[in-house]
Amino acid sequence: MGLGILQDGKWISRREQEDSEGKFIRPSTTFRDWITADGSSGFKAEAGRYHLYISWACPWACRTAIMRQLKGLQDVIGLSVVAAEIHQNSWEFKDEPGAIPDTVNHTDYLWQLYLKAQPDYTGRVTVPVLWDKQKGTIVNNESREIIRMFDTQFEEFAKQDADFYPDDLQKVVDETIDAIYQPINNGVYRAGFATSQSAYDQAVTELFDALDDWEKVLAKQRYLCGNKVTEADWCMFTTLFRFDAVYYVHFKCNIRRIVDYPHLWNYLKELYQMPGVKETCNLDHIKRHYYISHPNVNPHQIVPKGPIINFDEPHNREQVFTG
Ligand SMILES: N[C@@H](CCC(=O)N[C@@H](CS)C(=O)NCC(=O)O)C(=O)O
Repeated sequence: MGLGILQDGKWISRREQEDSEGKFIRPSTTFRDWITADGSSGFKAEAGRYHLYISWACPWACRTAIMRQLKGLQDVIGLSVVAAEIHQNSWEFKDEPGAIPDTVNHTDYLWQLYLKAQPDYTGRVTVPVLWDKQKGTIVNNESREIIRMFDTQFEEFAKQDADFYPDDLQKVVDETIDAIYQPINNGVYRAGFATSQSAYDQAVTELFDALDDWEKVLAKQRYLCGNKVTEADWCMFTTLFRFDAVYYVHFKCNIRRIVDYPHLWNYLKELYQMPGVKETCNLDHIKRHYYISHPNVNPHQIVPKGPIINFDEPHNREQVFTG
């Protein structure tokens, strides 16, 4: 298993991640500070102060990369991208297409960055990581909170005038992000990392019940929360984008593909085709990461050739939902 953990500041290259019933457990993240526009939190939104570490493979990290693009924050928040594959040292900085080295802390492995922030750190070493160059520490490593900060606290610097947390929808955006997390975003992992039939059955049933429900919603409205694209759509997008290429096969989420759902598929293409989004969609990193990095799921680490999916195929969401 390529997934390790830091224990009292020491890297251990293997860890258990399921409970006694074979259910996958995702522990909560530990660095939870907030950047604010006025600096009242101790972390002021400033140009050039923060650096984002991501993986193109990771659906959580890609949410933050998408928000950085959509808000036009590329010149304000720097970016490093780990290599696609996880081996003994987990996330690694390496010279390969799509990767960007750690130009700020010059580390080779992401766990070294966690130790710079906290030398006795115990816990998982995950992407995304938002780093503060001024204080030399991790501000936050929870994707949902990082996208909220990019969306709402960097107005002074954002080159794009877009708001994905509009005043009139804030409650429903938060509820929707909550609603899709366990059955869908984490649901694919609960299915794929289950080590008992019953844990898998439960996860996959909840996943497809939820997808079926959202298919019905998207038949009636353009986006998850109504007629505006919100943070909730970007939280959904990164899971849907990986679904047919990875989760359907590797994680055995194979009741239906996304392309079999007329509305979810049409919706997925619309989001993918929005300016700036496809720059964050790297199927080579995604496929190599999943199929190679979980040898307990795919022991021979063979990466499938397909499927062939044309995310650029026209959608017609604007004709279905006029006004
Ligand atoms: N709650 C976190 C989850 C992040 C997460 O689990 N990232 C995965 C990649 S998809 C990771 O880095 N895993 C490495 C590990 O678990 O050791 C978030 O949404 O930011």
